Amino acid sequence: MLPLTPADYRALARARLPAATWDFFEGGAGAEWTLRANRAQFRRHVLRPRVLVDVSAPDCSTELFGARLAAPFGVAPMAYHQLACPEGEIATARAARAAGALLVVSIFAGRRLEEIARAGGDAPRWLQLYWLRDRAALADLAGRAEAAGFGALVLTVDAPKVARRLRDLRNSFAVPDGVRAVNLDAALAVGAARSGSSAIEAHSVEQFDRSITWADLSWLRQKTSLPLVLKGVLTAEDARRAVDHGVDALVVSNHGGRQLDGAPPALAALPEVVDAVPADCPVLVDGGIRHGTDLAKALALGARAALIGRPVLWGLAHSGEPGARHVLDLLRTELLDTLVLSGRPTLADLDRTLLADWPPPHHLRREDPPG
Ligand SMILES: Cc1cc2nc3c(=O)[nH]c(=O)nc-3n(C[C@H](O)[C@H](O)[C@H](O)COP(=O)(O)O)c2cc1C
Ligand SMILES: CC(C)CC(=O)C(=O)O
Repeated sequence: MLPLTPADYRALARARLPAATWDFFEGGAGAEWTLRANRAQFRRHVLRPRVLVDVSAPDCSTELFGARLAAPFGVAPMAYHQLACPEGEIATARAARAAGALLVVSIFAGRRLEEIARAGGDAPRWLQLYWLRDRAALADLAGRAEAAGFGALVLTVDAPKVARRLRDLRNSFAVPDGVRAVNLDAALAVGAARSGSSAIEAHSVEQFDRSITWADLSWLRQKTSLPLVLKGVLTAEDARRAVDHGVDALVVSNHGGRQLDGAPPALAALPEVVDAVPADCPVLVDGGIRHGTDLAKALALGARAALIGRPVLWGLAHSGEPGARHVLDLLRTELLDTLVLSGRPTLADLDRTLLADWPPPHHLRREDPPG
């Protein structure tokens, strides 16, 4: 089958991956309600096209922290890309560079930051951190990221620990031999499989500092001159607090449904966060973005850019760098098509008037939207 959509890559990737790896990639926390709700929320908006607009030169390029992007999206931080393909984050860095997309590298990358930076060349990249108990390791990463040309630090704040992910518990999931978070000391690595437990969850309980509060942000600030981005904010209250603490950008995210099950879909939380922060604070969003139309909806609700998670892993699992690149190119192509066909040729034309609720409020719904 010639893959023509990210969903096509999903089917092809599934056939290539061990079942436990597939479950780790695809799964969510608890009953996976939030995981399903992320997708369902996109179906609650329809696009209101305008006609007889000059759409001969659509443009979806944008700028973020001074870096040019071919399209308003990037690769979400995801651990251990070598679970998907042997080159891991090197393949992803090359794909993101070729597609003109931002790359957010996970603290649990399996390739060294400096190597990833070389593969990415002058393309924009950020480093994501979890707040480890080992502050010396955090300070070291912050310094290395800056030296290697990373453009921002992204602190993920929705994971004081990794949630109970039932698929991983049932699979006694562990990171296979040969894959390791090489940017951290070997002593900080995920442990071996134990029956009925998730090595990733157990590791987070040991290594993540769940006592940190807003007051600790100033410590990280002192370690870097890079912009600081908080990932995992879902409320107006926290968005305002983040801005008060000098945070430079936010990612509205429920971690792809992998952390608090029952958290709102990211797209539903986006407007309250956008409305709570000053216009010069970029708000990004991730969770369930699978189509160009999903991107248009997120941008219409005020996101400056989006992050793409699992679809990039599908591309990597299919064919490494070319697969990941094609997934990103497809999303850009679909977004451009949406701009043309909705009569909104630039990103500035995407505002809330693009959207209407679906089904309309007076319409009696007989069933919940399918997951
Ligand atoms: C396999 C996998 C690993 C992930 N690892 C991280 C990580 O290391 N750090 C992080 O902040 N988020 C991590 N995430 C969450 C993503 O950054 C992102 O929030 C989520 O995948 C977006 O939803 P989507 O997959 O539906 O696009 C991970 C997600 C997946 C699927
Ligand atoms: C290794 C995990 C902590 C990475 C993660 O954030 C995730 O699996 O969602």
